[in-house]
Amino acid sequence: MPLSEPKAKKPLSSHRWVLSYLMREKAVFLPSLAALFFTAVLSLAFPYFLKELIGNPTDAMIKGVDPAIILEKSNRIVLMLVGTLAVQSVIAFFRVQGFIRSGEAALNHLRRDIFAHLVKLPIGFYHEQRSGSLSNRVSADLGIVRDTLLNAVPQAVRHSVILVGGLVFIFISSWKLSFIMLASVPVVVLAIAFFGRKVRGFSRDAQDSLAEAGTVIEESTQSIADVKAFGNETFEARRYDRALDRFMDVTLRGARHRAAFLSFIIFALFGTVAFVTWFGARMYAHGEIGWTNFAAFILFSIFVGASLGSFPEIISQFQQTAGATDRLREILDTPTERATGRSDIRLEGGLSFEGVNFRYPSRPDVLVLDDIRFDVRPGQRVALVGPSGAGKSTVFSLILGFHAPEHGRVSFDDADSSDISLACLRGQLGIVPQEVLLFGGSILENIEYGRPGASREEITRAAEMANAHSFISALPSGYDTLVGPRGTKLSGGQRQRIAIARAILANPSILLLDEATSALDSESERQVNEALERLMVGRTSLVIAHRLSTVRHADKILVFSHGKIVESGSHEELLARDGTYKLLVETQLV
Ligand SMILES: Nc1ncnc2c1ncn2[C@@H]1O[C@H](COP(=O)(O)OP(=O)(O)OP(=O)(O)O)[C@@H](O)[C@H]1O
Repeated sequence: MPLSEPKAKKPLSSHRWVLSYLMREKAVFLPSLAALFFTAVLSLAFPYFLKELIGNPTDAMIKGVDPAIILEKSNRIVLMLVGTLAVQSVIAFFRVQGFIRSGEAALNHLRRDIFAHLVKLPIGFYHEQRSGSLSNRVSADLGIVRDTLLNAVPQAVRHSVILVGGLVFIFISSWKLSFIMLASVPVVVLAIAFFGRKVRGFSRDAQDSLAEAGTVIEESTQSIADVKAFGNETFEARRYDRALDRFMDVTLRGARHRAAFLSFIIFALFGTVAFVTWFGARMYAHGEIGWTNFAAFILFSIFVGASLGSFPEIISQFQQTAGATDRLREILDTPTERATGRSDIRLEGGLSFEGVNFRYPSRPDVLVLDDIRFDVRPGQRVALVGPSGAGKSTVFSLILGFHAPEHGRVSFDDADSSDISLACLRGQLGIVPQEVLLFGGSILENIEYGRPGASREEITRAAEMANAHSFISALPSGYDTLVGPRGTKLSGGQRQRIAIARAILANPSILLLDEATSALDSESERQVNEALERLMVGRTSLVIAHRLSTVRHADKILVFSHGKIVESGSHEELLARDGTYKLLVETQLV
């Protein structure tokens, strides 16, 4: 399902949604928030004491007060100021840690939710994505949410408190000057609304193009052997360059708006301060305001101005977050695979396709499977043959419940596939794929993947049956050998035997085997075939076969062509029929 598809109603606004994650850590978050509130209020003490330090002596001297009294009062004020700063610093020490802890923990909840959801999404969702772009986009979006949680949220709270508190003080100092100053606020708010929307659009585009650049890295490093074999290093570097250029282009366009906005804000803010100060000086000259109040007004105005000045950044960060969370929520809103069906069904090994039609959602014009019908009895060995693109792997996908048929029925024994829960179904199906990709861990972990929690003895026994034990034991670290990224440190035949050991451990009722097309050396092939034979004993096996030897021993052969089964029967029956199968055998396509 494309990410851009319109989704159902959004129950929470972006920010309340992010807040809901923070609230999962409320035991740390709320005290930190309270501490932040308190320290922000305390920071208003700074201009307050400064005003006392500057204004009082001036007023006192004008009134002819004794300098010793002025000095003694100043000392007292400085002590209180330093005391307040000390309290503020101690609280800040705990508050900063609290915010980081609750922010990162909230982010981990979000990361976990996204990943848990991603792995439950249907295969079709992944077919719509370009490899790498999804993970890049998710991590870029999470990065923005992280900046917000760790920086923008505390900043917003802090500056809001200072803004409101500062405004109260400036109104107390001089309501007349305050009104003049506040006249500039609507202009700033309108500018924030106007530029903010633009910045949000650009930031989303910039995120997309950065993710695209990340995708190029991921794609080319994943297929680095091909990149090198084709001598395409420069080509890939250029592809990356182009993606970066696009990112730069969008970023610069966004930057122009942001820069224009900031210049405007700076001019508006400081212009207002200058004008108000000039007006205040006139009021002072006319005796309409005292020196202490004038000093208080200026100092609090600077504080208020600085806080107001940081709002555009904070708001633009919140707007970016809204863009990023929209996309994360699109992923979370994408429906997962079905969770329905019975989970107590024990597969006996019978399987049937009855008039199954299927098309991939991404290519609705192509009927990939056309009226497929076949029956497999428990314990039977069935070979699927046919030219590339005939639909054999798609049959496996339908058996595994990756997709549902458009028409017709897939059933196991007598139960409709859609009535069996996917976990129950897949738990009893085993697959040995054509290209075995291992995980980056140890050999032991890779075999254990077949049945998490299996004991070391069980794993060794499975490896023995898979003809893998002797080569594993010969490695310096044995079962603890790390297989390298995607298992690249092992040969193709060794990887296959690990996959077979995995399947033996899983002990499935039905085995789906996609035979490797690439030839192994004869010894390796003998070992793999022997292991496969052992694996297939006593279970239903469906094999996408590429070797005559495999096909010969099958109880039934299904010949696929253009999404249809054009012939079926045993090797001898099909050869006698003088049709597609015979042609395939003669042209060595099997
Ligand atoms: N995810 C997909 N989205 C759209 N079309 C697909 C997808 N996967 C496969 N197809 C198409 O479905 C058809 C059948 O593909 P399938 O992989 O089942 O063939 P196959 O017989 O297994 O071929 P091979 O032996 O080469 O693996 C092909 O035309 C293929 O292009």
